Amino acid sequence: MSQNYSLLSEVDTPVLPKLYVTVHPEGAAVVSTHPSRPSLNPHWNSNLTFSCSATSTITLRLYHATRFPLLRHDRLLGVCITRVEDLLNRCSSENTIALELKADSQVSGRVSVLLTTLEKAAQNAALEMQKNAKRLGRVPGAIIAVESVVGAGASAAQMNLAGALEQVISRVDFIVRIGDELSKVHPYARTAWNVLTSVYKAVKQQREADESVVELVQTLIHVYSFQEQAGFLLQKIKPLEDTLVKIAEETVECANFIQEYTDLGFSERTIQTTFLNKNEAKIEDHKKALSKLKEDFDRGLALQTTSSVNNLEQSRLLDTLDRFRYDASLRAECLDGTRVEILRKITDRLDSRSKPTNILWLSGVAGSGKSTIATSVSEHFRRLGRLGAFIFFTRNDEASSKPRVVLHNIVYGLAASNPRLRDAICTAISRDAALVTAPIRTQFEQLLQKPLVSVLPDVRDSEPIIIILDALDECSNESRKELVSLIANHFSTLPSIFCFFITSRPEAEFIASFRSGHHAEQFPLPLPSTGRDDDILLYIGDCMDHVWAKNPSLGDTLSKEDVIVQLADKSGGLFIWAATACKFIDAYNPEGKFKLLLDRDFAPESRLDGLYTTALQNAGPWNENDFQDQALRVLSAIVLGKAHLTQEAIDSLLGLKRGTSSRILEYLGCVVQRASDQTVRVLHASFTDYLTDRVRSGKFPWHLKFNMCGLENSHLLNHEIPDLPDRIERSLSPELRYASSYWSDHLLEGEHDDKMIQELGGFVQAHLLHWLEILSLRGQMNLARGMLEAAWSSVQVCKTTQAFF
Ligand SMILES: Nc1ncnc2c1ncn2[C@@H]1O[C@H](COP(=O)(O)OP(=O)(O)OP(=O)(O)O)[C@@H](O)[C@H]1O
Repeated sequence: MSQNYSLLSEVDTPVLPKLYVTVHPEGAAVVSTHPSRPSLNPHWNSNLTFSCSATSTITLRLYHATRFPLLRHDRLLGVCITRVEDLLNRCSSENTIALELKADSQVSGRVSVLLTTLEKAAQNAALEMQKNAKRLGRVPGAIIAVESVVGAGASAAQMNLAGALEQVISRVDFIVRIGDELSKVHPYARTAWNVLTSVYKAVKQQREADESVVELVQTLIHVYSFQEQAGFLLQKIKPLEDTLVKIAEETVECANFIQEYTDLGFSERTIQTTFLNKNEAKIEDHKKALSKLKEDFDRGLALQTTSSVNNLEQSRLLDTLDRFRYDASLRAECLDGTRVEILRKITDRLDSRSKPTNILWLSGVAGSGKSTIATSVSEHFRRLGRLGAFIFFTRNDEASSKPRVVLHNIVYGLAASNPRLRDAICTAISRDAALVTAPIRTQFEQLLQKPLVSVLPDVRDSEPIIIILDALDECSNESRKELVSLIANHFSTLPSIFCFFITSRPEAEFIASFRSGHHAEQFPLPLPSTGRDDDILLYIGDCMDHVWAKNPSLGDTLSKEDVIVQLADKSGGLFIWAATACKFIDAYNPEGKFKLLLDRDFAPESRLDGLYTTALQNAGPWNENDFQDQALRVLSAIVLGKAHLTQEAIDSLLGLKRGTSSRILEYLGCVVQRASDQTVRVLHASFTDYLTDRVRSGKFPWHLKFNMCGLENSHLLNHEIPDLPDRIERSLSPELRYASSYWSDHLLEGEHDDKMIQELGGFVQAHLLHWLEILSLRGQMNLARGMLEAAWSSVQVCKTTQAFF
């Protein structure tokens, strides 16, 4: 065979090609040679047999077998189409003829073939072979020898069987090689490979074979043809592993059968007519089973393609929702053994089909443990696969409580929880892409209410799906009214299978909106009025076990049990007190800390204030000006910040030396924590209340006035502004981004004096345009007007205003 090298140059690797030829007679299955050894002039010695009429066309294709079947398909190098009768006429003698293969109308190579009728081929074979050919009665039959060098005395069927076995072995071998990925299939594939290989060896020793067995092996090749299919990817067949297991099992059956069959020997078989008939029937059964499995596999592949296209489209539609990432990774669940009764009551109630309303409202005072309960409830339903959404608000995180964001998070969570809901919600968005920005009422109706009602017939008998909104009292003032109205007036109208669990402090606004028994069923979380709280005892006990394990010498002077009981009594059932106290003790000199806590005689109502006061008093050297100044500024940035900042950002924002806030925070660990994204947050919202309330902390140095003065931020915009917005976004430090978005909030909340006005004047004169440019590049120009108006209103009160504006 000759071959133009230009074609080979299209193959990536500069190695000799592994070539094979497929022969496709019109109306019959494709047969093919095995891939050659790498060569430009290969000899296949393949006899390929097929049945077709003399007037049929016959197509030969030359391929290069790729070395990377997972990545690309075998390369077609040339095609030749002719007619069977023409070919038979040209091959009148025993000599091969050369057929031209073409690619893009150019001759790309030649392949030498010899086409004979089966009978004619058989005349040249042994007598038994002729008998066999007649017995099989494949009329009209043809045999094509592709550059064949028929072994002396070997039958065409035998040669075909060996070639076909070789092909099927290489395909099964492929499955064996990717065994890790198809672990369920692997053992069967390996067994099939072993048996087929031993059959192959046996067949090579023999001189004869039956055509029916050749056909069976060719059916196997066809079944494994998914390896050649366009775009064959492991990910695609992985989900069809169960069907593949069945295919591999059937392959093992076939391999065993072929082994038994060949073991008996051709002559033996031909004299046992009953054996032959029985086995012809068996072969037919195997072929049928294989074809059915192939159909199942192809159907699965097609379905999978359709569903992944749908999934992609649905993901795209759901991505248009404006979601907030509520990160629950730092949230604690109830300690095992605590809150058992209330958790049971809440989950039973949420599960109940006969509730007066679909909203359950857990209310309790600050720090009583509501959020921890909400987290446990959410994880309970998550484990059951029935959590629709878990949303929790954090003070100062305005983005998390926008009604649209809350609604979109619920819609998204519900879509993820149930495929029918997903379909219904995606259909709604696909019908009207602008729905996601429509007025909130319309969004509620079209994105939530309608889809939920539409799936009701399908989910009516299912268990309720739970949506949790925790710490409603912490949602921002701007959003609160609209959000509460959305919940009370609209969420309560949704089908009762969609249940809402809401927690908040018992503020008047919520009491008015969620009138018990009407819009929401109230679940109060009372503090124990008398006696010890078992849950708190358990909790403190657990913490003290830890403290004692770290400080074994504590046992010399203190009784752990006494400490636990005394701390539990002091907590008054308030979990946040217990949690903060335990953190306070679990540090340097736990014994001293414990005594400090007990020595103070706090009035019950100021228990938490007393705790925070004691904790801070002992946290660091407040009498040292440096410490006081820096600690106050760091606390301000954490407590009053409109977004969570890292220690590095706090240092830069406050103009502190790098590492200062990290050092200060070492002292404040009992009230401040670091999140996984390295931002710093207060341990509990009640600490913010305490620090900023003049009555509660006003007489102490750590009282925070809403003022971030002291920021050296009037000259923060000191680097060149690059031309591309995304480059700028990358080059803007977090503190500069923070300052440009929130400076007016702090101005509004702060106390105004002439110094501050002077600073502001300097900023306006030197950097107003820079600031506007940052807003514009970050797509926040809509903030500019409001921020300037806020600045104007806050400076009007000062006498120096005129000088600057
Ligand atoms: N059952 C519990 N097991 C372990 N720790 C708990 C438990 N309940 C509460 N805590 C601890 O007490 C602290 C305060 O609890 P939580 O934040 O749940 O109170 P809250 O009622 O939600 O407060 P707020 O009303 O201020 O939001 C939590 O940080 C947690 O560490």
